[in-house]
Amino acid sequence: MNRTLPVTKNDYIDVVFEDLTHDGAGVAKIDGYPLFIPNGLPGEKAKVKVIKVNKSYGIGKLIELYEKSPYRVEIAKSDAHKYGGCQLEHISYEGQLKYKENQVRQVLTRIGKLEDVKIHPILGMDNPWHYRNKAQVPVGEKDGKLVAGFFKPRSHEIVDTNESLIQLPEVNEAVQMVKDICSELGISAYHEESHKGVIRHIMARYGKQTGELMVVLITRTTDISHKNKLVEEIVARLPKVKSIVHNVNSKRTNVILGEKTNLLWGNEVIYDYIGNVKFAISALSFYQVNPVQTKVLYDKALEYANLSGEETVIDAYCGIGTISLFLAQKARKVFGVEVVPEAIEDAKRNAALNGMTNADFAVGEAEVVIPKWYKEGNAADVLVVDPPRKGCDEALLQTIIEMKPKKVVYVSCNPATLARDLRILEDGGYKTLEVQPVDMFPQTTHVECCALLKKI
Ligand SMILES: C[S@@+](CC[C@H](N)C(=O)[O-])C[C@H]1O[C@@H](n2cnc3c(N)ncnc32)[C@H](O)[C@@H]1O
Repeated sequence: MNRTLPVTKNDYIDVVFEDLTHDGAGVAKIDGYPLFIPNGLPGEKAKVKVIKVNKSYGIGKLIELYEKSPYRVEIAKSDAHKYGGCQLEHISYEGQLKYKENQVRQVLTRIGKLEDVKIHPILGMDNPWHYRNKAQVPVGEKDGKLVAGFFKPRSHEIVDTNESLIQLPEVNEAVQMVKDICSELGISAYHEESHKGVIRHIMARYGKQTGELMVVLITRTTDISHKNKLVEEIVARLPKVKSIVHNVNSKRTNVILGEKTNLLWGNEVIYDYIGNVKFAISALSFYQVNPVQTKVLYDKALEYANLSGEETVIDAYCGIGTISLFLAQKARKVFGVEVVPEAIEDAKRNAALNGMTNADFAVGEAEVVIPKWYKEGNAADVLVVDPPRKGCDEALLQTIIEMKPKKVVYVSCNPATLARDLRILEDGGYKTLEVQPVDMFPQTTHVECCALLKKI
């Protein structure tokens, strides 16, 4: 059906913002037709210009604010602010928490059709700045020097960023220092269009509790000129560095890490603690980026699991065994499953490191390994899942429904897939008792949740 749209490109109109999109843009509706306008906040009145019109939604630009939201805060107008991945930086932290909690409520009702679930107030941070323990920063060239920072939206231009507001200072410093050293040694930046040049990304990861730093250099070429000098300078100028790793990504791709990884200097891993559990973390393994809130999240998962010491627990998508080892402190036996082999090596090492003999780990896809275990007659009393943003595979959810663990603890970094999967589990005989949102990613639109389901 050809519907006449209520707006036309280049129109100037007055709007009232009703909501925020998942990217943090303001939403205004013109006769039911949604317009998405970056930088608009719910409740604000503004003049906007329509810059793009699609069948089901339009995009606009904020021209003038008539009435400001009480949650709006002023931010510096530097490029670092504009492109630094802090989509909610113009909203006070109180406003951000309100927005995220509301988003979880809306999505669980709209997608999950979960009407009577107890959703707790979101757990935020005392200091919502400089919390990230890891950065992966693209490297480019400007005026004959290397730059490392953020891509300008819809462009290949990299904006040099001396300070990210959400990274720990040690991580910021490491990235900029390594960039400067590469620049001084004349190591060239990778150029996407010509597929020439050497250094593609600099990654830095920091163990907040141990003060140990890992630097990963991601290059197109197997060789790096002045390799020895480069390592020597990094060690001399970054005294906290314990591991320097080289990853080669020779493909034309926007995937950051390549297939080949080798150690250039120091240990293969750095260490960190969450609570009193010690973890070895290697370059390719997933490790939560907000160490303060990770403890809050894992404590909640442990509380929801409510273990007595008699239970068999499965931890699906276990990474380096972080949640598994938290649970192993209170369970009879924990089995972790994870698809990245290096992460499982770390998980095994971590169990030994903490003297825990009741945790076993397997490499493989959760949706393949767990159904196999179940067919072999192995079931869990409590099953924990912590999948990536796309949520759990349907085959895993079906196995959970057949296996009937008494409790499922679902840790999620994407409320939309959480809601979808909770609906499947509810239809399969589970009841979602409570959901705890946790702000793992202040200043960004992301929100983490921990949900408790019980077999009915
Ligand atoms: C959100 S992380 C959680 C890791 C861990 N629970 C933690 O808190 O550190 C998701 C993990 O799932 C792994 N993964 C992705 N797809 C998988 C699959 N199909 N089966 C098993 N693991 C998978 C990723 O490698 C990653 O380590």
